[in-house]
Amino acid sequence: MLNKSIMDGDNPDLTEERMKGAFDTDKMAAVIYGSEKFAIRRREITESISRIPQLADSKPFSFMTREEKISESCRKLSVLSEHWNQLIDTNNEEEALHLYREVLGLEGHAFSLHETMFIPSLVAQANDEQQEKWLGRAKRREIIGCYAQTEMGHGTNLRALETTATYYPSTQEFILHTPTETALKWWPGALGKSSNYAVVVADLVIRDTHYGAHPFMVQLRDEKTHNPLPGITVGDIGPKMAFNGADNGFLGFNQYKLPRDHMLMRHSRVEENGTYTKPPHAKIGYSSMVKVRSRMAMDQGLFMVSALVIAVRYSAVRRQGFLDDKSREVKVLDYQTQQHRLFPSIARAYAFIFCGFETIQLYDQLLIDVKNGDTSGMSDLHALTSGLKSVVTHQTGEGIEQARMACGGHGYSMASYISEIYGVAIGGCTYEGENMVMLLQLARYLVKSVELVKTGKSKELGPMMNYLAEPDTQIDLTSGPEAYVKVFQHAARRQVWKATDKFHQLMESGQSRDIAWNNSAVELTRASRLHTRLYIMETFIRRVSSISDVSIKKVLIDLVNVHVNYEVLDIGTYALEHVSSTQLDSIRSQLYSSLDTLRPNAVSLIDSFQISDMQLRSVLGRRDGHVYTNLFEWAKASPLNQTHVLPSVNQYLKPMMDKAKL
Ligand SMILES: CCCCCCCC/C=C\CCCCCCCCCCCCCC(=O)SCCNC(=O)CCNC(=O)[C@H](O)C(C)(C)COP(=O)(O)OP(=O)(O)OC[C@H]1O[C@@H](n2cnc3c(N)ncnc32)[C@H](O)[C@@H]1OP(=O)(O)O
Ligand SMILES: Cc1cc2nc3c(=O)[nH]c(=O)nc-3n(C[C@H](O)[C@H](O)[C@H](O)COP(=O)(O)OP(=O)(O)OC[C@H]3O[C@@H](n4cnc5c(N)ncnc54)[C@H](O)[C@@H]3O)c2cc1C
Repeated sequence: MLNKSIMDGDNPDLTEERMKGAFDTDKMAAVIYGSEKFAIRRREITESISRIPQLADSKPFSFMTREEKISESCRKLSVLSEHWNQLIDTNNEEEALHLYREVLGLEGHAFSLHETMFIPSLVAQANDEQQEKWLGRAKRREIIGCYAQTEMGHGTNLRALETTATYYPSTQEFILHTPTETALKWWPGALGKSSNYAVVVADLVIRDTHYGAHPFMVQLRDEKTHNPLPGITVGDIGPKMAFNGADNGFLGFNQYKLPRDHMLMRHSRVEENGTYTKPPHAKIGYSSMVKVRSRMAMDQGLFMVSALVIAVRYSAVRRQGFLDDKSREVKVLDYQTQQHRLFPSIARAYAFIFCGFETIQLYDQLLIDVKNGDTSGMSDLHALTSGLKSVVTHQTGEGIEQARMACGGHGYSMASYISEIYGVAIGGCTYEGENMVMLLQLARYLVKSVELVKTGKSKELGPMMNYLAEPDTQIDLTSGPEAYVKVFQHAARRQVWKATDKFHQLMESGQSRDIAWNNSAVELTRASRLHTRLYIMETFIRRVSSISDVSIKKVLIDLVNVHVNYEVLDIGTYALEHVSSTQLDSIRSQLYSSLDTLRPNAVSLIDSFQISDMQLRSVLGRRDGHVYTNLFEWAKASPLNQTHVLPSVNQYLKPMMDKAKL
């Protein structure tokens, strides 16, 4: 069986689609998840979870209040604590993330930041003695931690953080203090009610000198009572657009004393007498953010996939309208507009995940290099992940929203669960650096690269920047996906140079550097987007080229064709400077035929992600495809339907109607 999702009793329309698939979905899962071993482990973990009934949702998330969501996730975490070792290899981050996704879903929980930022901060920023003291406790989950950096008044501009950590050599203590309301930490996930420790980022002050943002390990709550410690004000910031299973919080310090060895001192140090040793790279303290950014292409790719699993399966069972055969309505997946809405996003999701694998590995390598004293790779990875997180989160938001609309009315219902996926995913445009700001970080690197070329130092260009020094050449669009890479290279190069020239000219005209930068900023962000999209396309093609299995490679090449045609058309205004409008018309035709070619494999391509019904939490997207029965059952379970007459009818509507009758 090529598509391993085929089960007796499934909706025949979905079974028909699965029969059409031309490749083995288990083999595709191995490509998606990086190895056959991990793809198998994912399935085993999912299977083992299903054998522990207490790990099942006690009711659909959509019917839970915020308090119920928080309580439900804590209940499951306590069940999980009895089963960690039996379910996963606890040293394997990907296995742990899969387990979290399955059992806890995407709406957040008490450990949301513990695994993703608290532990990584200790790993990257704590010295050996500090790791000895806290890392084991954190890994065993004896303590719960979060990452408290953003303040009410400042998130982006870390140099303006107001929380101070002032060192006093006389007592060998820091005093943490929140001098104003705007200095309150505001937003950190799992801070409000769950965490008893935090890595707090504060402005280090020694003898009136401000050394800027540094990380500190801070105990927030009593380990026995969980009450906030004296000098600490902490709480939940209230409901959000989504992610409401998490207690994003606020935190204030009132002259809170912290022993000297609670500053995380792997890279910078404060001696007993107050002597400060600066880190080997000024931004080394930002590593936890780079770590999360390096994960985001993968995680956002998976968010988009979840929405696409729902929309593609639903489109294969939803019948509406006619094409040739007037005796039976068609599956809406057969409409070209539906394919155009969904298939380019499938391609992007695959591309994002392949990019994510690369950046996760790059971060892991960087961590080793930095530990060995080599910080030379930091700027490259910072630039790459700044651009990537921005493009990927934006396109994921677009893709999920299209998936929702592709489900018509039912997409708008919480039964689809797409609105929650959207709400969580779209947060990525903001967290870990607001997208415009991060595009501008990449732009700094691009401008510097052009300056290297201009001054004859092209040999010093960083990885992936060589194309900036190359001349424009003729593009032969019949030569395959590489020709489309060339179109992107031309467009990105032109835009990067154009934005840089504008910035330089404004400075030459007398504008200060900062003002010239601001007046070039829109052009600079456009340059960053094109550069990043070029990287995504190149990575996608490179990964697909490396595959040896013929049937897998064939369908992925079909997907690459959808991608390259769609992407070039999507940057039409830039591409037109390098290809003619007649060539664009031919790309358009190729896109439509590539959608046709992909059509029979659409369901298998999204089934290959092997996202379980439990993880998907969508009534509309369930594997069995019995959409209408499932939808009706779900609606009947709504709390509103547990009684025929609501109290509000008796209290308000009935008296109102009765009065009107008099
Ligand atoms: C998030 C995904 C987690 C994975 C979850 C997986 C779990 C899956 C399980 C289940 C599914 C559940 C799904 C749940 C998903 C939801 C998870 C939510 C989690 C949310 C976590 C969010 C946490 C946060 O948001 S933490 C706070 C983040 N804050 C920021 O990012 C602030 C942004 N600002 C900055 O980074 C900086 O201020 C700055 C970079 C914008 C500017 O810094 P600066 O002023 O100090 O520097 P300059 O601009 O002057 O630049 C000087 C110079 O330095 C270079 N530079 C800057 N940064 C770096 C760096 N990091 N490395 C190297 N170099 C750097 C810069 O380029 C300049 O260089 P020049 O050469 O040009 O001078
Ligand atoms: C779901 C979620 C979870 C979060 N979790 C955490 C967490 O665990 N820990 C934590 O510490 N923080 C967390 N945050 C906070 C988050 O990191 C910040 O909100 C984020 O970094 C953006 O900063 P800001 O809110 O200050 O935005 P602002 O910087 O105020 O952005 C407002 C606008 O100003 C623009 N802008 C700002 N500066 C510039 C500039 N220099 N150039 C051009 N435009 C600019 C932005 O582009 C944006 O349009 C979380 C946020 C969310 C939404």
